[in-house]
Amino acid sequence: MKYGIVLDAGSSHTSVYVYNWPAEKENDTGVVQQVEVCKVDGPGISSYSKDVEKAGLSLQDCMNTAKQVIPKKEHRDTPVYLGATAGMRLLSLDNNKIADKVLLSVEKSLRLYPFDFQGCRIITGQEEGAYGWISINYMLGNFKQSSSWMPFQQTSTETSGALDLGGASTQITFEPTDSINESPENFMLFRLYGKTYNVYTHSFLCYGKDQALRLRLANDVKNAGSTNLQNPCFNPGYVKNMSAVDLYGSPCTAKYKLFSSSFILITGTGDYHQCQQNLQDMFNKTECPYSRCSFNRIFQPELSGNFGAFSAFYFVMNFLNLTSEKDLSKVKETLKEFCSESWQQVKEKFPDIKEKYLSEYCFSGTYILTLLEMGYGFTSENWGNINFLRKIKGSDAAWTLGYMLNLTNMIPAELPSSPPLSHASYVGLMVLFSFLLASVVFIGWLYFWKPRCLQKGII
Ligand SMILES: Nc1ncnc2c1ncn2[C@@H]1O[C@H](COP(=O)(O)OP(=O)(O)O)[C@@H](O)[C@H]1O
Repeated sequence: MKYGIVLDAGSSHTSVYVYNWPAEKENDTGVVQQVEVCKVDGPGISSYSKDVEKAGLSLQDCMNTAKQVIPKKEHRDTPVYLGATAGMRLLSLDNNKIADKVLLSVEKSLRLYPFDFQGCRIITGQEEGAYGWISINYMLGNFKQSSSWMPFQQTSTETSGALDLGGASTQITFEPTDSINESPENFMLFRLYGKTYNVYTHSFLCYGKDQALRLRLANDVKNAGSTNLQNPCFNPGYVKNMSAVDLYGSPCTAKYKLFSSSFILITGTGDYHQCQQNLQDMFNKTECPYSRCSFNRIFQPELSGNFGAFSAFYFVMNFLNLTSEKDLSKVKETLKEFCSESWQQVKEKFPDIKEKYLSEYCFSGTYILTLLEMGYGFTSENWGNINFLRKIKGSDAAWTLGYMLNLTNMIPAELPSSPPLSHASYVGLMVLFSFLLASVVFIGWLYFWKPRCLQKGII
């Protein structure tokens, strides 16, 4: 077995994934399995901007878990990759030098382990989308194709689109049916297992669910001209004091800072319809420099095929018991009901769920619906094409697997030139032909040689 480690340094926390695969089948599709995922206790590495050394130290426990999971003799040959996503993208926009220091501290810590350290970097939103798409299609077995030497079985499976919702950004990636390519920066060309894929992808920075909430609240404060907000996206009776540092301390919201007040008081009113109306403002549909757009002047081809929706799309829809609901109007009804429940009731019903998550499910659910419907253009007709999923065949749906497959060159561009027959069939056919040849020789001998002998005997 071979092993690989990928650290997903997200905006809210870091996850350490350990994968393994049989060495002799490295280039086959679907052979890589996730054997472990460890969530680092504490916030994402971007939160350590004031105490950079701690960013590296925070990974210790999960890296020790990886050390235990991977057999000692494999440690030296196990590559370790760290990819940081939107939390670090935002930090580097804010202060590039500090972002570099955080990455350096993480690198220093990772080099202390007996693995083959391969680098820490901030991946682009486009890469995050594309690797998520590769991951889920690899796990679903959609890259499997019949070999080119069998001309009658050239069936290629359709791929599934990928929808990823993190804390700071969100990605949409799919293979469009039409070939309109008005915005080359939104397309990536892949040649995988002998087939070319032209994939559309876009990452919306600040539209992950945590930054989207801040963006909305910062706008609300600006529009209301007050730091005392009545908010329909929180359950009635919910009251929260949010620090201005928390609200405006990101490049997504910094420009909205108007007041010197150090706190914003939020009081929930729990009204799904008002919440959705309020959130719709975040998706500018009025201007589009292309023939089609999703929102905020971003090109998007017509949606096509099925989509796997993971990360926070799954966490939130799973909490609301909506992962298998294919009827969009029922999804809305459930959300309406949940949002109107009093905060006291919600807390009593779900005493074991983190208060931060619980208090935000009304907002997050409504945001997800608005993003998918208003933003990307899903309707009641194709809502059923979205599959909210956490894992596929035992591995978490995340960009990490695709990242590792790419960096280890484990997805060949061309189909491996496999012999037309398996070894067993080849041996079988050789035996059969040898037997036939021997039979022909024997019959020939009987026919031509033996009768002449017999004739001689008669004379
Ligand atoms: N059980 C959960 N319920 C609701 N939200 C969650 C849950 N687990 C994680 N989240 C949130 O979902 C978002 C995406 O999580 P993740 O993919 O781990 O994020 P990131 O990569 O942005 O750190 C984050 O905002 C995180 O706080």
